[in-house]
Amino acid sequence: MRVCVIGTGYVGLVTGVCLAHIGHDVICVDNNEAKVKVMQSGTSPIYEPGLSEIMQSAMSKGNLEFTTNVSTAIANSQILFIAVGTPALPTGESDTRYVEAVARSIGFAINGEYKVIVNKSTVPIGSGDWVRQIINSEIEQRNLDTTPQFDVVSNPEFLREGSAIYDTFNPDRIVLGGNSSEALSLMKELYQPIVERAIPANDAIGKLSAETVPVVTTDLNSAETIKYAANSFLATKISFINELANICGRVGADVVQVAQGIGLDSRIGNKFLQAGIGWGGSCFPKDVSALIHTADDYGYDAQLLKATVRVNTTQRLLAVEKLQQVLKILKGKTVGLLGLTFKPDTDDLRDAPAINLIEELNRLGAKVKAYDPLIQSPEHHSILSTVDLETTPDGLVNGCDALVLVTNWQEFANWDYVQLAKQMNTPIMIDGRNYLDANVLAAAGFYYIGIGRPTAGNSLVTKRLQHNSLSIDNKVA
Ligand SMILES: NC(=O)C1=CN([C@@H]2O[C@H](COP(=O)(O)OP(=O)(O)OC[C@H]3O[C@@H](n4cnc5c(N)ncnc54)[C@H](O)[C@@H]3O)[C@@H](O)[C@H]2O)C=CC1
Ligand SMILES: O=C(O)[C@H]1O[C@H](OP(=O)(O)OP(=O)(O)OC[C@H]2O[C@@H](n3ccc(=O)[nH]c3=O)[C@H](O)[C@@H]2O)[C@H](O)[C@@H](O)[C@@H]1O
Repeated sequence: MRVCVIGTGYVGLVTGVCLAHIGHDVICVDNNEAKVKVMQSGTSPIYEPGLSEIMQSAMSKGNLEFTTNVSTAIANSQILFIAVGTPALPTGESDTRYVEAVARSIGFAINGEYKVIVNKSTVPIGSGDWVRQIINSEIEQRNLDTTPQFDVVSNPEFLREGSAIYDTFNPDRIVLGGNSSEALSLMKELYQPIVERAIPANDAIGKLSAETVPVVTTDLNSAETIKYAANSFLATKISFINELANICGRVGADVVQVAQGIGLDSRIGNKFLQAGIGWGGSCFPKDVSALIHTADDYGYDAQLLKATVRVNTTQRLLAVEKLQQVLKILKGKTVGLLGLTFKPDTDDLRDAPAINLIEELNRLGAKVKAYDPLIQSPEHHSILSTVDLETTPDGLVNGCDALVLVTNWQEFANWDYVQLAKQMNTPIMIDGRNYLDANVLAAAGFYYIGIGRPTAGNSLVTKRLQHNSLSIDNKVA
């Protein structure tokens, strides 16, 4: 099938590349010329495991192209994906101006061939009808002899950054919202290789499950709501375990053991129960806020979702509280951050907890150093001009009074903490993701503080901290 994907960010590019891999003829459009040039040269502008390999293989087979020419791409395609960003406005509401611009381009360029317009962007509930109206109003202005025929389908995306290729080929379900049987049946045909697991092998894809992927068909509004509901539920689940971690820290329980104990209940499930210093990224924060805003528009006070956000706002600064418990005054102290991105295996810093943490440490007068495997120059975010970005573990820890593990990058589990402890003023580790082995860290000479876990530290460190008049209250987890 001939497919056009408009917007080549984390979702659009991955969608285009994966649809090309299963044999469709895909043209990806972006209005960022520099980005399109990079993609035309066979390079992915984002870091996503496996993406470059599959992208280059599809390009060499001739069924994946990149362009800035939206009109030609629209005219030549049967299925048009809208995959532009929908960031949050300061009010929390979703900024739909990019979706509107694309809908106008479609109304301007659509021709005689029937087309399916697929909304892949996460959009406020009711946007499917709104997009249809915009396209129709653009078509009307063209005074054509024959009115182009099209239908709008909502096809929300559930991929996670860092495992986007795997998730696209192994979705838990595909959601299709719409009221046109012709459009829905074309969408099912488009996704059939994924649904039936008939995907050409590639090392970057990994092992596929043998089961057929469930396809859920709904009306437009329900599909749009499913997307917000899924992200809000997952964010609430994390806020729940974070709240529990805060209780565990006070009563002397270990949230990791508690999460295991409740996660084995199949009604609860063990995923998204990892306590830490809060959820971030380009989607959970904006999507929970957008759903709260939509509820508000309809006169409903979404109390549970507001609490989910409140718990997260506090949690994102928990590492500062823990640093103050051991170091007291942070002014003049040096804090080293392990990781900056909002999660591992991505270069995405959008709404990353690290940003709030750096802002607060700056406010309190601490010096901040950071090491991230993918963020090694300050152009990624304006806040990084206030941080000493280091490129080696030694460079990071040298002269630090404490470390905070912010992102659970796999390489942090393999660092030589015995050597690193020796280079620090005080070997303190705040493990913001409960990722490291507390006993290994303690044996290496660290005073280890997790989130909602008992602290760990050998007697030598404890003595050294006492010597420096630092608080090492073991009851504070
Ligand atoms: N990032 C993620 O993991 C997920 C994102 N989503 C949703 O998918 C949508 C896209 O998100 P991302 O890919 O993260 O966004 P992004 O910001 O990474 O990419 C958006 C792309 O659209 C391009 N663009 C903007 N206006 C354009 C126009 N008029 N014509 C052509 N290109 C245009 C931009 O240049 C950019 O390359 C959002 O609604 C988001 O909520 C859904 C699931 C996962
Ligand atoms: O709409 C979206 O953009 C996507 O948002 C999330 O995906 P993503 O933001 O890429 O990453 P997640 O793995 O969900 O992690 C989000 C945040 O939650 C945190 N998290 C996650 C899981 C957990 O147990 N604990 C926890 O603190 C992560 O550190 C991260 O900051 C959803 O998982 C995807 O299904 C969805 O498509």
